[in-house]
Amino acid sequence: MSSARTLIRGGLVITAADEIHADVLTEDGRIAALAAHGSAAAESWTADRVIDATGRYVIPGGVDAHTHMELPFGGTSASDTFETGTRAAAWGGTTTIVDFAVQSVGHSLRAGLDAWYAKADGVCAVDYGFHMILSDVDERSLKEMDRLVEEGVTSFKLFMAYPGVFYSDDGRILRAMQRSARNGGLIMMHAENGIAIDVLVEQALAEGRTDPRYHGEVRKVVLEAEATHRAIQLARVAGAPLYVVHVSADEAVAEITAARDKGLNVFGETCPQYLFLSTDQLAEPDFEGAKYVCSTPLRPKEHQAALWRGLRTNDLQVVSTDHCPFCFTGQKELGRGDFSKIPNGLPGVENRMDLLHQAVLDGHLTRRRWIEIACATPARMFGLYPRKGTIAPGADADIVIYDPHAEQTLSVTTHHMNVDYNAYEGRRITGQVETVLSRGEVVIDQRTYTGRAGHGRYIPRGTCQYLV
Ligand SMILES: NC(=O)NCCC(=O)O
Ligand SMILES: [Zn+2]
Ligand SMILES: [Zn+2]
Repeated sequence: MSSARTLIRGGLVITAADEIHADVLTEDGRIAALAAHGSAAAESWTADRVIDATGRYVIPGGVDAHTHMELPFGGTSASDTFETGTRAAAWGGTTTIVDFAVQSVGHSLRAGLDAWYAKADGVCAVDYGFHMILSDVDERSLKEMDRLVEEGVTSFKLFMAYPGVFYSDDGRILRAMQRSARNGGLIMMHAENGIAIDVLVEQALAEGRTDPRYHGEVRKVVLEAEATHRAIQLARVAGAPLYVVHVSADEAVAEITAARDKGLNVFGETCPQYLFLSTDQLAEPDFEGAKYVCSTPLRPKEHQAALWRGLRTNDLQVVSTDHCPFCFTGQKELGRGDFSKIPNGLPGVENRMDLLHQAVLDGHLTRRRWIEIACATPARMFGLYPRKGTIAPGADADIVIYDPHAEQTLSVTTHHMNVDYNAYEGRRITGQVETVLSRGEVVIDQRTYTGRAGHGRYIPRGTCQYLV
């Protein structure tokens, strides 16, 4: 059980707003107080447990607003369960995930959501919430959206890609946006022109272009940018806010920037894979490129500058992982000889906080911006703030003691995700999660897992707190 009172002493507390040399007192799962090192208040505190954070950062637990534990996709399922995936999240300093429940075509939102509640119930290591994937927008599901918002499932993902699976046409998208404009829900958009992409897939395969790298070639930048533009215009017509997921291309960032310059409530998320990986990986020989098949796809390296710039200028607000792992053996291999059968998705829930810390050292981000895009803004965007995403009195005691000087090498041999490769294999990172508290309970103790399946609680969410 958690110590009723824990004192974290001597660290540098970093939030999106501040960097302060302060001790942090937690009590019964919440943050009770902060006070300057050596101050009379801090010296007066007694605690059941004292953690020495001297020379360490004390940061809010990460909020990963885009994961797919156990997602059924392409005839198989993402290899991390809620149990293994949330444990890996804890190892990587993420203490809240927002995963995607899926509506199956012909079925209700209720049935999909209940199935996802059941998968996660009693097995998660850290806290979790749900978005809802809308695969079948009709009168019934539109009405159900209202009830879900009241219930704490306040965001809905729609797909302009994957015809025949998750795809919604423009009419359905507009209806869902109109509904969300009324009920306070936030539409999350997978913006790629899936109808055009399917034509290019068919042509590529007919011409014998079957290797993983063609996955990237057919999913063209212009088809991401066009869909992003179209989604923004539909959201304008509906008067609804829009959150574009997994933005990968410079031209898509430009569309979001133009919309924001008009003062629209349009937001963008990118993911570590687009910031750190590129078509170089997708082109790896001997089918190794399959490890890097995801949608939107990895882009040529030149796109990364626009993504980093977007994160700095707040044209992109969030970095989530889109964690959707498939093992190379037996899963990615389903697409040997036909790239369109490679299950889409990359692992990353464990690596996000570290990769972004490396980005701080590499000069892409400030420390506070690191915490903003990985903790505070995702919490605000998805109605979890200030309970999650910050270190302040009253917030959940989700706290990471981060050693900014530790050296590590990302690898499948040391990671905790249930997948047989690491997308960042061999990458050297300075900085490492040392200790993690989830609602006051130490779940990683100086790099030993001390958490348990079932500690993580379902968190009903409020509506978006990021609107202008
Ligand atoms: N991104 C991806 O390749 N797989 C997960 C499903 C999605 O987010 O579109
Ligand atoms: Zn998507
Ligand atoms: Zn996704």
